[in-house]
Order: sequence, then structure tokens, then C-alpha cells
Amino acid sequence: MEGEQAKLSGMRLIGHHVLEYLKKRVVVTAEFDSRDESYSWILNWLSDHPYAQKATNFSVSTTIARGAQKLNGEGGDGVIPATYFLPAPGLHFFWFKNRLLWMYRERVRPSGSTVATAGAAVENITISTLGRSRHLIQSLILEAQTKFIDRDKSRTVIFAADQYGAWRRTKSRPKRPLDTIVMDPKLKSYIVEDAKEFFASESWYAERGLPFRRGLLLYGSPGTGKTSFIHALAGELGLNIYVVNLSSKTISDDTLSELVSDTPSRCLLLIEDVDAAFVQRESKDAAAGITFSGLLNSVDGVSAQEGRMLCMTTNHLDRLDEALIRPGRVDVRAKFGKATQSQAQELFIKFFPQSPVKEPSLVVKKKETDEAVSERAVLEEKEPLLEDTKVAQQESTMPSKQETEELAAAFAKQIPDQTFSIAQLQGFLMGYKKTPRLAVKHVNEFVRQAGSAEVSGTAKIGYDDDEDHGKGVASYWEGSEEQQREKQELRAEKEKARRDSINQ
Ligand SMILES: Nc1ncnc2c1ncn2[C@@H]1O[C@H](COP(=O)(O)OP(=O)(O)OP(=O)(O)O)[C@@H](O)[C@H]1O
Repeated sequence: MEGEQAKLSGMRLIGHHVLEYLKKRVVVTAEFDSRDESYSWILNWLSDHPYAQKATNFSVSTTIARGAQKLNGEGGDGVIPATYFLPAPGLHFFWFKNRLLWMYRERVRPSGSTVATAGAAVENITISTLGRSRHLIQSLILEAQTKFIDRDKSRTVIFAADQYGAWRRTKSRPKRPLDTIVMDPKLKSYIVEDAKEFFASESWYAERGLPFRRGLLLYGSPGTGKTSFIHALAGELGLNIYVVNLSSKTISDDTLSELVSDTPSRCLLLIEDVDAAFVQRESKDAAAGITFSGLLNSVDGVSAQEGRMLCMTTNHLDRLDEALIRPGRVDVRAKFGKATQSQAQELFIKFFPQSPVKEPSLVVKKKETDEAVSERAVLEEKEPLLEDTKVAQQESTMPSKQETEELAAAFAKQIPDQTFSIAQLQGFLMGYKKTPRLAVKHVNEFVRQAGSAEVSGTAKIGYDDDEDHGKGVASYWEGSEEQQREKQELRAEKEKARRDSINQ
């Protein structure tokens, strides 16, 4: 009896192997794992495929990131985030180049997942077709890759380390134009030209046996534009950014070294607040972080990737060890200072760009009857318009180019030199997005209050909209109570004018 059973299971095993063998002979299969970049190419390709648009069993996603990581931010530049329709997990058949293919999408738990990584399911997609040639599936992959790269051409893609110590695409943003960065123009063009020259000199480095790497250190007060400049630089050079967070608990010397050697040959490797990790290290949190020598080894060890530019930012240059910033590791150092008066002026002009001149108030005026005009004249004589109401009336038209320049000069004149960061000034202007004249009128008050707030540290000043900092809050100058009341009055006035013009 036992012999019979052994025979049966033996035959089953042989049958299974034969089937697998035949499958391999007649079916070509490619497998994609959500932990790999190629998974994003396939998802992106699938979301555009007619099958995914018609499939009755589909999943909806606002990101093309891997299933394991629900990372937001991609495609969501508009008010409504981009939505992708994808074939749901399971088996699907579709046509590609007149050939039938089938795909299987499934969710699996990664082998060796721990309590810490529990919940981080990994997805798998296999795409198969009948035949023995890989050609068809290879061309599908190539098409998907090209499509994905084209999609990124106008964007800067940001990668960060995941909990497994591998790079993960986290988000992509439209390229930030360099001219949106307010800084010393000489310094700006020096860094940009230096970086361009570096990336064009691979053979020069090779001929001299020099490691093909460059280091850039940006230092200065918070909110002076260091991170923003790196993003704009990446956009200008057409490179992606690989961000390392040294304070992360999951990063060790080994993972850092692996990450650095895994960066592609042309990229910006960004280490933000490079001083912070070592301040924390002193807090003896043994489990967390990396050692200083680990950092040095990673950035210039033999395995460190060639052709990358290391960009570091810090608010405290004095806290950095000389060894980290010696030439060879840091080749260019740039100080980002608080706004000068001319930078405040430039910011104002950039903040209120010229839009086509609208003159709604003229339309209203045309309709005013003689009676109404004389009535208004009597009223004005009786009760002179409040100063702000006059400004408010002017605000119904945006200033001309010349007036904007005059306003910018008046604005800058009231900003003490090198006292506020651009982020703080931007925060103040955010309160006056459509009312530049009011911004000029109230800037004095902002300067006074911000000055005393800095001493007492109580008021909400400054503005930070950068998710990279992980603060997740946008705090900005909302104006004093009086300003807010004025703004409300202005809104009410505008609304009244609008209603009146409709009723006429
Ligand atoms: N020089 C600048 N030009 C244009 N925008 C700026 C500039 N400085 C700051 N900003 C704006 O302020 C905000 C914060 O800037 P950013 O994060 O680049 O500053 P940072 O110097 O990197 O700050 P931190 O040291 O805190 O990391 C962003 O919204 C950015 O657009």
C-alpha cells in the first residue's frame, strides 16, 4: 500500500516537472516586483493601455508608486490629484501588437518580513505569452520604459531610502525653473556652470585618474532657499535627486554605503541638515543612525558611485567636522544669507507677475448714471473713503509693470537688510496674493511685529511649504487682526460691487 502511494506521489512530481518544463518551452514570462523601478514602468504603461481603460475589474490609484508604498505627491500638482486606472489583482488577458498576452497581478508578503515591516505587502506582476521568443515582451518593456522616461522629462524625480535600504521613487515634481530662486546671480551662475562643467568632464577626470565626483555644500539660515536651489539645479541639469536622511533610524553605515553605491551614475545625492545626525549621535541613541566614519567612507569609499554630485545642506557650518568638508569631499561651498533689500524687491516682482490688464472697474464706471455720480460725490464729501478702502478699490485692477516695480521698491525699502529669510517674506506675501498694494501698505507692521516676535518667539512667522521637511504644515503670516478685518471688508466690498454690476 505504502509502495503504491510513493509511486503515485512520484508520478505526480514527475508530472509537475514535465508540466513546468513544457510551460517554459511554450510560454515566455517576465516578472516584475514592486520593489523594483521597472514595476512603475509597467503600471504606468498598463494605466494607459486600452485594456485597463475598459477592464470591468480595476483598481484606482492616485500614484504610480509601488503597491508596498503608498507614497503621495505624484501627479497631484493640480487641485485634483491625477488618477490611474489599473487592472485589479488577478488574471487579465490583453492584446499587444496583435498577439494575446496575459498578466497576473498579485499581492505577496515579502519573505523575511518582520514585525517592523509587517503590512508592507509587495506586489508582483507577471506578463506571459505563448511562444519561445522573448522579443515581444522585451519590446513591451522597452515601450513601457520609454513612456515612463518621457513622462519624467519635464519633471524632477525624487528618490529616498526605504526600510530595506534600497532606493524608492517617492515623488516627481515639475522642474523648478532656476529663475524662481532669489539669490546672488553671480553665485547662482557659478554653481550652475560648475555643475554643468563637471558633468561634461568625465574623460578629463578619467585621464588624470581622479574620482569623478563633486561635492557641494550649501549653508545658511533656515528658509533661505538651499533645498529649493538644489531642486532647481537638478531641473536645470535634467537629473534626479536621491535624498538620504541621516537621522533615519533604519539607516546604518552599511545601508548608507549600499545606497551611495546604488545611485545611478548621473544624479544629485542630497544629504539635508548634515549636522543634525551627529548632534543626535551624541544623544547616545545607539540603535539609530550612522557613525561619522561610516559617512566619510560612504561618500568617498571605493564603492561610491562615480558621476554623482553630492549636495549637502546645513544651518550650522560651524558644527561640521573639518574632515567632512575638506576639498575633495566638498569642492564648492555656498552661503545662503537672509534677504538683502534688492532680493526682497526681486521677490516682490516675481511674486506678482504681470497678468493681462483687467479693468472691471471701468465697466462699472461706464454704467454709472449722472445721478449716481453726483450721489457718490456727495457721499464722498460727507464721509471721505477710508485709506484702505481706496487701496481696495485700486486692487480690483492689478498694477501695471511700472507700478509693480515702484511697489517692489517701496516694499524693499521697508525691509531691513539681511534680517528676514526669503521664506519669511514669501510667507508674508502669501497673505496678499492678489493685493500687492495692501502688502506694501502693511509690510511695516509685519516688520515691527516679526522683529518683536523673534525676540519673544511667540508669533507665527515664516513660511514653509516644503514636504521634504516632513513638517507637513504650512504656517504663514496671516496679518494682524486689523489686517484680517480689512481684508474681510475688502472682500465684502468686492462682492457688493460684483452684485451691483450684475443687477444693473
Ligand atoms: N532664495 C529663495 N528663492 C526663492 N524661494 C525661496 C528662497 N528661499 C526660500 N524660498 C522659499 O521658502 C520655502 C523654504 O525654502 P527652502 O526649503 O528651500 O529653504 P532652506 O534654506 O532649504 O531651509 P532649511 O534650512 O530649513 O532646510 C520654499 O517655499 C521656497 O520656495
